[in-house]
Amino acid sequence: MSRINTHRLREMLKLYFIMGSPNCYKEPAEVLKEAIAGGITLFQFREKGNHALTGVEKVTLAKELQTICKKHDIPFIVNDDIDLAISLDADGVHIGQEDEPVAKVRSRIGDKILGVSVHTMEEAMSALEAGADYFGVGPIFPTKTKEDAKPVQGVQHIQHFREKGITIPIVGIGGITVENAMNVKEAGADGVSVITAISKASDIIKAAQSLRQQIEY
Ligand SMILES: Cc1ncc(COP(=O)(O)OP(=O)(O)O)c(N)n1
Ligand SMILES: Cc1ncsc1CCOP(=O)(O)O
Ligand SMILES: [Mg+2]
Repeated sequence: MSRINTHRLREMLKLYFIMGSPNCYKEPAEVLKEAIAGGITLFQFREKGNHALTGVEKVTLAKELQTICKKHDIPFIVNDDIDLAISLDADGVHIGQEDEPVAKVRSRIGDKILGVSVHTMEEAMSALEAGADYFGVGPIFPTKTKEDAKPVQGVQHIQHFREKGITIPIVGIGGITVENAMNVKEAGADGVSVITAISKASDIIKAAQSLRQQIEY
């Protein structure tokens, strides 16, 4: 096995749906199935926040969602929990600056996809050197989903990374909706990652379809 092909990864990152049970008004499995029907290209299991599941319940939900992803050929990424990702043989993991060090995670997961949240050029350069495959940059817009989110960065932040010569795949995250997704792409992102805009939409299929359209054009 070798590290993922960058072109393929850019395609996967176009519409990156992130979700866990605290983000859903109905069964997470149903939310994921509808999001897939609407055209998401990648999924991250992020079981975090109020009333998040732990222990066996968390693992059971992860397995259920991974099975759905496999059936529809959607790569399955695990947020933060490297042990879970390894035990489920997930397609990859996403970590931030407060999680395990990037180089350590790279050595633990081998060639699986490794996403890292970065906020500064310094973090970006060090994550690149330690083996990141893509960057999550945000929050681009105000968000209520992550209580400990860093200050809003705006699309200029993505532009800044590109101007400084960062060519690694990038997704924007935080407060992204169908109305502003195009601005994120125009700033130089390969795709958008969203939680609420899909998980809490009254019509999940339509919400994913509309976001996908914004990214494709
Ligand atoms: C695609 C993507 N980008 C950024 C994040 C945020 O990661 P992190 O900073 O570690 O915060 P938590 O999600 O762990 O609360 C992400 N999860 N995905
Ligand atoms: C996990 C995360 N990291 C930065 S902002 C954010 C939350 C994104 O959620 P939403 O799409 O609902 O704003
Ligand atoms: Mg994290």
